[in-house]
Amino acid sequence: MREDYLSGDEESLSPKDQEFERALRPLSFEDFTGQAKIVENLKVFVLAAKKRSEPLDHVLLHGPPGLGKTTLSHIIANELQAGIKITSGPVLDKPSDLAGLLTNLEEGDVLFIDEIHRLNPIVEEYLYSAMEDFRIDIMLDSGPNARSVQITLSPFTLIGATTRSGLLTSPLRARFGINSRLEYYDAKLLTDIVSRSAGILDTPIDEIAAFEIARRSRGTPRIANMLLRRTRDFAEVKGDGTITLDIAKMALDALDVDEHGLDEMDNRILLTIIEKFKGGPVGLGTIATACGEEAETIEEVYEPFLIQEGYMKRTARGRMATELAYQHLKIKPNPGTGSLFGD
Ligand SMILES: Nc1ncnc2c1ncn2[C@@H]1O[C@H](COP(=O)(O)OP(=O)(O)OP(=O)(O)O)[C@@H](O)[C@H]1O
Ligand SMILES: [Mg+2]
Repeated sequence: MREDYLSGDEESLSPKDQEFERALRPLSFEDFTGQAKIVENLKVFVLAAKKRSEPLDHVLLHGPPGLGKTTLSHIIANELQAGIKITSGPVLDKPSDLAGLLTNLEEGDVLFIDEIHRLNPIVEEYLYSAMEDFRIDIMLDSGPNARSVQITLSPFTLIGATTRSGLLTSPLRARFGINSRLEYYDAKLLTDIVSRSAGILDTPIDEIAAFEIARRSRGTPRIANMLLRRTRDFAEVKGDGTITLDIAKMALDALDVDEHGLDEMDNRILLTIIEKFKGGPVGLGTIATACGEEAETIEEVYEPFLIQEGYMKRTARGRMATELAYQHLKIKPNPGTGSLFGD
């Protein structure tokens, strides 16, 4: 069975998981672990904006799911002592939806648009003048009576979040003064996050167990927190409530998270490329069909981590499994396959 939370996008979380996420969400820069460079810069920009009593420049946050884009957006609003209105690309269906939100913003407020790559192009057009000049032109009536009225908006900060910055149009991208790419977290940072979360949950955990969960969390705080929660269940049922290394290992194995932190779908993707397509190169769509997963999800969730960890690479002709993938799956490369690992 595939554990959905491992694919880790927010929409696929159950209400209970969402509640849990909110409880563990850091509320200030101080509590936010990692992404040091981004945080340092944001602190400066926030402080400067406050000093000048100006709204913060528009911020674009991008990177794979679960790395802290929504969290950081809330922190920025908190640190600005500003209000925040939250929406998402697919929800803003018509220009009037956007106009309604924009005209309700107070000076200095943050408008957070999640999944900003999924904005309707017509709505996006309206956003341009709102971002640039804090005004929008709205068409009233249609046909011969059509006329446009200009509405002046309170200066605000737009924070856009996306897992797919490549899909953003260049005019939109150009309107963000601050553009930050969140990176996967290393095991040390994730250990701190797991320990902090365990503290909030009042669950005793051995340092070495926190590290074990951390290093098997695909570099992702959301996954680390979810694995912690499941591990806590094992500690309560199979142990005395303390998460020890043995308990952590037992839980992670039961959840099909392997020694290197790859989950079942990660392994299925690699195995498919190797067994069905001789190690590649093979197109994304073909891999997706063979694995029974959406191409978009593979590209957005699985592939970035597999590439970063060196299990897979992208070439002009498609995806290829690397030597590391063969080692990992304990499969011997077949010498008959010409361009193996070569480029
Ligand atoms: N740097 C961090 N320190 C501590 N906890 C973090 C950090 N980043 C993320 N988290 C935790 O991980 C969870 C997921 O983070 P968040 O919702 O901000 O991710 P996201 O990038 O917005 O994901 P998505 O792309 O799916 O919307 C949050 O509950 C938060 O508690
Ligand atoms: Mg989010």
